[in-house]
Amino acid sequence: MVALSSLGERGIIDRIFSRYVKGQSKDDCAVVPAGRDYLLISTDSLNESGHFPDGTTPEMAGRFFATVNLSDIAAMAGIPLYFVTAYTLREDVDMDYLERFEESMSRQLRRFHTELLGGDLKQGQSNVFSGTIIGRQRKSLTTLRSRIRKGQLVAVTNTLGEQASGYIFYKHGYSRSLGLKLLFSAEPRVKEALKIAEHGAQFMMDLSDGLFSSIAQVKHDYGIGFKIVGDDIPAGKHVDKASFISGLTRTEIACNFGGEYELLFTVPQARYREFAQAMEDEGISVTFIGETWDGDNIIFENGSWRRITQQGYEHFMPKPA
Ligand SMILES: Nc1ncnc2c1ncn2[C@@H]1O[C@H](COP(=O)(O)OP(=O)(O)O)[C@@H](O)[C@H]1O
Ligand SMILES: Cc1ncc(C[n+]2csc(CCOP(=O)(O)OP(=O)(O)O)c2C)c(N)n1
Ligand SMILES: [Mg+2]
Repeated sequence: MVALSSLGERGIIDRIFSRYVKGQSKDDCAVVPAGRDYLLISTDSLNESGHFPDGTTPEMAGRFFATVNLSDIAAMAGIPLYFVTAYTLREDVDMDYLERFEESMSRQLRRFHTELLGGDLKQGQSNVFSGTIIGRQRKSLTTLRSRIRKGQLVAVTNTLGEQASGYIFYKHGYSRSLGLKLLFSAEPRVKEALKIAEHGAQFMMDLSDGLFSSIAQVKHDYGIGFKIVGDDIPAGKHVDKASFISGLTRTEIACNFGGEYELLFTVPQARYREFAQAMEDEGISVTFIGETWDGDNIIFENGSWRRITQQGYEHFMPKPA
C-alpha cells in the first residue's frame, strides 16, 4: 500500500498524469488546438477546511473561487470565456450564504467577461467548490510552460507575500480582519498577462503555490532551474510586519506560502529593453528577479548563493508553520 501522504501532491499528480493524461504537458491549463487558436481548459476546487479559515465571508470565498479559476487562464495569457461549477455542500448550509457566494463569484466573473453556464450540486460532509473554466488564445500568444529555456530573464508581477502576511496576521491574532482581507486579496492578472505575452514573454505560470514551489515544479517537469536574486524579490508592504510577528524571514513569507496568483514569467534577454519599456508604458508592475539556467534552483542571499530547498505549499504534505 502506498499512502498519498508518502508521495505528496506533486508525486501523486506525477503518477496519474504520466499514466492517464495523453498529449498534454503540465501547465496551468490543458491546451486543445482549435484552428489557429488553443482552447484552454482548467479546473480548480476550494474546500472550506483548507482554504476558508473561520470568519471567511461568503463574499470573500465566492470572489476567491472565481479568481483562482480565472488565474489559470491568465497564466496562459488566455481570454477567459465560460465557467461551470460543481458544489458539494453540507445540508445545513444557509441559502443566504450560497446566494452571497454566488453574487460575489458572478461579479468577479463579469469583470473578466466570463459567462457562467451552469453546474452541479451534491449534498456531502463538507463544502467543496469546484470550477471548470474555458478560455481561448492564439497559439503564438499562448504562454506555455514548455517554452522555458535556459538564459531567459525571470520576472513576476506586482508584489509577493501579502497573502502569507494576511495568514500570519490572522493566525497570530494581530488582526483577523486585515488578515482575512489580505488572504483573499488576490486578483487574476488576465489583462496584464495578455500584454506581457504580446511583448514577448515565453513561459508563464501563476504563483498559486508560491515562488519556491512553482520553480521546483518547473525544474522537475522541464529541467530548467532558476537563479533568483533575493534582494530583487518584490515583497508586499505587509511582509516586514509579518516577519516581525512570526519570526519568519522576508524570503520565507514572500516565496514559500502561495495563494498569491501573481504571474511568474520569462523574457528572452534580447527583448529586455523593449519589454521593460512596454510594461512602463502600459502601467504594468513587473520586477525582474533573476534568470533561468540548466542548474538547480538557487538564491543569492546574505552575500552568497544557496540551493533553494523549501518547497512551499503542497497538499498531502506537512504544512509550513
Ligand atoms: N487529478 C489530476 N489528474 C490529472 N492531472 C492533474 C490532476 N491534478 C493536477 N493535474 C495536472 O497537474 C498540473 C498542475 O496542476 P495544479 O498544480 O493543480 O495546477 P494549478 O496550480 O494551475 O491549479 C496540471 O497540468 C494539471 O492538469
Ligand atoms: C487556511 C489557508 N491557508 C492558506 C491559504 C492561502 N492559499 C490559498 S490557495 C493556496 C495554495 C494553493 O492552493 P491549491 O488549492 O493547491 O491551488 P492550485 O495550486 O491547484 O491552483 C494557499 C497557500 C488559505 N486561503 N487558507
Ligand atoms: Mg489545481
